[in-house]
Amino acid sequence: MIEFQNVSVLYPGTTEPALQDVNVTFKRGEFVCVLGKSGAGKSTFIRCINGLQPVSEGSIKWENKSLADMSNKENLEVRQKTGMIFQHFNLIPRMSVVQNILTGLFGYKKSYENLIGLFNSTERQYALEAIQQVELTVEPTRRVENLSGGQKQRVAIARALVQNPKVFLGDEPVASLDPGTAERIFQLLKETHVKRNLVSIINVHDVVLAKKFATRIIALKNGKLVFDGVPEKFDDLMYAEIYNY
Ligand SMILES: Nc1ncnc2c1ncn2[C@@H]1O[C@H](COP(=O)(O)OP(=O)(O)OP(=O)(O)O)[C@@H](O)[C@H]1O
Repeated sequence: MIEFQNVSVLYPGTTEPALQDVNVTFKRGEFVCVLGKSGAGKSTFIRCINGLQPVSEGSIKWENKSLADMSNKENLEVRQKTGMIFQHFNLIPRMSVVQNILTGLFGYKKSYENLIGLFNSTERQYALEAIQQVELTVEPTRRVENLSGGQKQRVAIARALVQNPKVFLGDEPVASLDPGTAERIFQLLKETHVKRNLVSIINVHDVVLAKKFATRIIALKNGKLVFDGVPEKFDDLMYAEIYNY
């Protein structure tokens, strides 16, 4: 469904590519964890998938069509199909839980409707259903700035769910959570992934979490793809190779 062909990314003003000649394909149903040291290229990799980061060489294809050959409308559709979850949640602190979740529908609406916060009752119903799906027990009208990290990440996942995504992309979604909360959020991501038969591609520092939940692990080192396989194959030697211990 998503294919990287000889993808390289060189940021302006740098001499070392952040991604180097990456070739990889992802299919529906795969729950992929991306491992690598800080600076290995994980965020760049994730951001390339839906075109947030343009590639310098090579191409990324969705259903056999290159992002570079798509019209603006098709590129927008790719973004709509991609639910993104970030380390720092990227919520609007002074807005309520339900208002934050409704922003997940922005890609589907006319810009003036977004500007004045115009959502119909069906859309509000979607948001309330998403709150239930992520098992968030706080009042929907509560401001998100007062929530715990785990609750904020549940709001962010609910926001991704109202997009009706086909793909989940996570950029260190549990890095600022305590270990127990991190595991519960991963569990929620995996359950949602299975229920909706998504492609999920998630950066994570915690190898134990990756091995517990991933159906496939890939690892980057200095922008190169150096491992691609089932979690059982990611052994101590590979760990040492990736993290240089
Ligand atoms: N906007 C940018 N301009 C220049 N260089 C960048 C930019 N963004 C990232 N880089 C560089 O590209 C390389 C890969 O960075 P990236 O953020 O993708 O790695 P990462 O594995 O996600 O790291 P971390 O775990 O610390 O977030 C690093 O050397 C980084 O300094």
